[in-house]
Amino acid sequence: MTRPRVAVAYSGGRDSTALLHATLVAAVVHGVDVVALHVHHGLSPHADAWLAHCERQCARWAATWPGLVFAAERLAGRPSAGESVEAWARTARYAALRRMALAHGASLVLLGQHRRDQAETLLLQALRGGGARGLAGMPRQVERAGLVWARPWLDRPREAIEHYVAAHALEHVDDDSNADPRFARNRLRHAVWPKLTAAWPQAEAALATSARWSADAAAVLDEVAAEDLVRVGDAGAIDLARWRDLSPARRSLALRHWLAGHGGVAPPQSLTQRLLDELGTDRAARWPWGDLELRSYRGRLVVARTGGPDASGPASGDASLGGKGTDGRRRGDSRLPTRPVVTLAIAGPGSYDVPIWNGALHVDRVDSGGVAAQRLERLELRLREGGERFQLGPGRPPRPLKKQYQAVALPEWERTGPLVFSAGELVFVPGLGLDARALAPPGAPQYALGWEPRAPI
Ligand SMILES: Nc1ncnc2c1ncn2[C@@H]1O[C@H](COP(=O)(O)OP(=O)(O)OP(=O)(O)O)[C@@H](O)[C@H]1O
Repeated sequence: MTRPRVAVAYSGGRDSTALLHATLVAAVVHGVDVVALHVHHGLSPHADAWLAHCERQCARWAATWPGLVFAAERLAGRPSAGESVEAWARTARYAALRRMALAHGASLVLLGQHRRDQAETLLLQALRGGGARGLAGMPRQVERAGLVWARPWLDRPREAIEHYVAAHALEHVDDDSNADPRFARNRLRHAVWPKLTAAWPQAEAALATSARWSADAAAVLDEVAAEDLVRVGDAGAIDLARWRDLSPARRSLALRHWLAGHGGVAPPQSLTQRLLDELGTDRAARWPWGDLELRSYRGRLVVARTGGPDASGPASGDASLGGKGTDGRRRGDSRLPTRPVVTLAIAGPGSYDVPIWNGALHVDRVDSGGVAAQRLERLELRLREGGERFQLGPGRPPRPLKKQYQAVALPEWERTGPLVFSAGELVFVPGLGLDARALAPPGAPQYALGWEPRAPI
C-alpha cells in the first residue's frame, strides 16, 4: 500500500526550511512521505544557487528521512515588460506548486507563512481599502484547484520560527529581493513595521487576531447573505418588496452577493450605491453593468444580457430612465454600453483594487521601461472588443492583439483582466505588458503596471 504524501512549498528561505524540517519530524510519527517542492522563478541571479542549495539539503535529509523526495520546476515564462514582477511570480508559483504536487500524488500543500506575514497582509489590505474578506488576510486552510493548501504556522510568531532554526542549526538562503523597496510588503516591513512595533509591541498578535475575527465576520456575512437571498430571491430575481423589508446593511449585503452571483465578480461600489439609492420605488428602471443590464420592473430586479434573448422588462428608452449610468453614460440611451468601463486615477505607486474585474492594478516606480506618470492620471479599464492593436517592443510593428497573444503563447485562460487605456490609446495588457508606444523616455518619471487577479489561494 502506498503511503500518503504531503507536499511542502520549500523556497530554501528561513520559514519554509523550518517548516520542511518540522514536517519531516512529524511525518515519521504519522507514517507519511514528504515531497519538497521548489519553484525556480528565473528572476534572481541567485536562483540557480537556491535551487542547488534546496536539492543538496533534501539529499542530506533524505539520508535521515528516506520518505523525502525533492521536486523543482523552472518557470519558463517571464513577466512581460511593465508587468508587476510580484504578481506574475505569485501566480506562476502557485500554478507550478500545483502541477508538482499533483504529479507527486500529494493532495495537501503546506506553506510557510507565519503570524507576522498575516499581520502584514491585514495592514496591506487595509491600506488598499479592503473589506472583511480582505482584512481576513490569508486563509489558514483552503481547498483550491483540487488541492488543500494549509499554513500550519499562521498563528506562530516569527520569533518562534527563528528559535526553531537556531535550535536545529538549519541552513537557509536569504532572498535579496526581500529588501527591494519597490514591493509594498518590503516597504511596510522595513519603513513601517519597526516603528509600529516600537509604539505597539503587541501589534503582530493584535493584527493577527483582527484577521481571525475578520475571517469569521466574512464567513458570517456569507451565511447571512445566503439566507436573505433565499427569502427575497424569486426565480433568479429579487422581490423588491421583500428586499426592502431587510435592514439597510442586510439590503446592501444581499444585493452585493446577488450581483456577484450573476456577474461572477464583485460589483463596483458605485453601482451598489446607485441601486441602494434608487430601488426605493417600484418605478421601472435599468442600470448598465458591463455585459449585463439590471432591470427593475413590476417589483422585481432582474439581470439581463444587453440585447440578449433573455432580455425582459421595459423597452429601451423607458420614460422613467434618467441620470447617469455607472460609466457616466445616460441610462435609457439605446446605445447602452456592452462592456464594463472602469476609470482609475493613479496618484502614485501602490495597488489599486478593481472589484468589478476581480483583481488589482499594481503600479511600481521604475527608472526605465515604464509609462509616463502623467499618462496614468486617468486610465480606462475595458474588456477586449476586437480590433485592438498592440506593440510588443520598440521598433516592432503594432499587431492585432490576438496575434500578439499567440506570439508569446499566452494561453486563453491567462488572457484575463482588463485592457488599460489612456486618452483612448492602449497602454497595458495583462500577460503582454506595456505597449511599446506608451513607453516613457529614460529619465522621465515613470511607472510599471501589473495586473493581479484576486488571490486564488
Ligand atoms: N520559490 C519558492 N518555491 C517553493 N515555495 C515557495 C517559494 N517561494 C515561496 N514559497 C512558499 O510560500 C511561502 C511564503 O513565501 P514568501 O516568499 O511570501 O515568504 P518568506 O517569509 O520569504 O518565506 P521563506 O522564508 O520560506 O522563503 C514560503 O514559506 C514557501 O512555503
